[in-house]
Amino acid sequence: MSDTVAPKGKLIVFSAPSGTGKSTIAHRVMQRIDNLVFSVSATTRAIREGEKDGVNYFFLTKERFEETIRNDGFIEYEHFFGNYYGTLVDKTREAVDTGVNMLFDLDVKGALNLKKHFPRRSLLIFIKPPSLDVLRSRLLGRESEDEDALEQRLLRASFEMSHARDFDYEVVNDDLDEAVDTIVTLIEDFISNQ
Ligand SMILES: Nc1ncnc2c1ncn2[C@@H]1O[C@H](COP(=O)(O)OP(=O)(O)OP(=O)(O)O)[C@@H](O)[C@H]1O
Ligand SMILES: Nc1nc2c(ncn2[C@@H]2O[C@H](COP(=O)(O)O)[C@@H](O)[C@H]2O)c(=O)[nH]1
Repeated sequence: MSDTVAPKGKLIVFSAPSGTGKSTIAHRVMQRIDNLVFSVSATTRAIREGEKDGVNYFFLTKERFEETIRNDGFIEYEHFFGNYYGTLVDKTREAVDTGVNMLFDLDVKGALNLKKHFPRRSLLIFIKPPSLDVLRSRLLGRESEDEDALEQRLLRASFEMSHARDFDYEVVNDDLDEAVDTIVTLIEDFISNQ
C-alpha cells in the first residue's frame, strides 16, 4: 500500500504510554470532529469489562491472528504485553480510498510504521502523562490490570517516551479539556490544510 496515488482519507495517530489517556481523548475528539472514524485494531488480549468485540478491538485468538499475519492482513502489527496488536489492511485501505479520516491508537513502533506507508497523509500525535507517578495512579485507578501487568505497562512507558520526539506533535494530558482542545485544533488544521 503506498501514499503515491493521492488517496483521500487522512490518518491521525495517537501514541502514549499505556494509561496516559489516549482512549479517553479519542472518545472526546470523535464527538467534536465529523468524518473521523476510529480504526478498530485486532488483538489477542483478553476483552475488558465494558469492551465490545468489533467496537474497541477485534478480539482474535493467537492462531487466527498469526494466520492473518501469514495472509498479509496487517499494515503493521506488534507483540508486547504478552499479546499481539495489529492494524487491519482492508479496513484502512477502504477508509483511505473513500475519503474517510481515521483515528488510530497505536504503540510508538506501529505509529512510525504507519507513517512509512502514508508519509504525507498521516499526523502523529504523542500524548504525554504529566509524570510517571500520575501515570501509575491513572493505571491503578482504571483497575484493568493485575499488579504484574501494571508493572509491565509502566516499564514500557520509558521506551514509549523515548520516541516522543519522532512524532509530529507532543501534547501533555494534564488537564483533559485543555489536551482535547489542543488536539482537536491540530487535527482540524491538518485535515483542512492538506
Ligand atoms: N487528564 C486526565 N486526568 C485524570 N485522569 C485521566 C485523564 N485522562 C485520562 N484519565 C483517566 O486515566 C485512565 C487511563 O485512561 P485511558 O484508558 O484513556 O488510557 P490509554 O492511554 O488509552 O491506555 P491504554 O493504552 O492502556 O489503552 C482512565 O481511568 C481515565 O479516565
Ligand atoms: N502497534 C499497534 N499498537 C496497538 C494497536 N492497537 C492498540 N495498540 C496499542 O496497544 C497498547 C495497549 O492497549 P490496551 O488496549 O491493551 O491497553 C496501547 O498503547 C495501544 O496504543 C495496533 O493495532 N497496533
